[in-house]
Amino acid sequence: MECHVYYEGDDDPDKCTARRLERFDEAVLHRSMRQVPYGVVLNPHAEQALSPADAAEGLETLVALDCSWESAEAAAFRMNGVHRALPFLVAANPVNYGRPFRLTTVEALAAACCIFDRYDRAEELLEPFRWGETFLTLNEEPLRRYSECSDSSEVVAVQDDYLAGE
Ligand SMILES: C[S@@+](CC[C@H](N)C(=O)[O-])C[C@H]1O[C@@H](n2cnc3c(N)ncnc32)[C@H](O)[C@@H]1O
Repeated sequence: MECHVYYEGDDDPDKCTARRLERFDEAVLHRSMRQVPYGVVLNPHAEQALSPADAAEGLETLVALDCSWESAEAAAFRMNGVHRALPFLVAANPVNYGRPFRLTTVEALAAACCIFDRYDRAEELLEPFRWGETFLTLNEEPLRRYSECSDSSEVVAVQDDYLAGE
């Protein structure tokens, strides 16, 4: 599962998870939108939730946008591809610990790998982060349940179980 990131560069470089992924050779960073390959774009504003059906379509490339949350408005997601939102999951990073939906770039990419039944790839991505394993532990049950769904509407039905408990 190839991971690509459009790097906006407006967030704290010391905390940037995309830069760390690049350093560990786990993702390719692009400074120009034209260089970003076609793939599944992880976009919190997308209308459709990511599901295993997207992997079944043969989409083996994941794309994220690394920028500050202040600039992550819908218009910023101009990448060419199939745009999908991640369902309810909670962040494990120290900035947004326990907060649903607000994942770092590495958490978003790892979550997508788990939903596509590539838990091994998710572990590789999270390896360089102190709190990486915590992300998988905190979200163990929802990630497993989402990966067992057949399409986006089933994923949303599972998500509703968690939202009802919020
Ligand atoms: C806004 S950036 C913040 C990155 C942060 N500066 C870092 O160092 O990781 C996080 C990116 O991860 C992806 N992402 C995060 N939460 C998501 C969600 N709920 N659904 C889809 N994509 C999400 C998006 O590509 C989003 O732009």
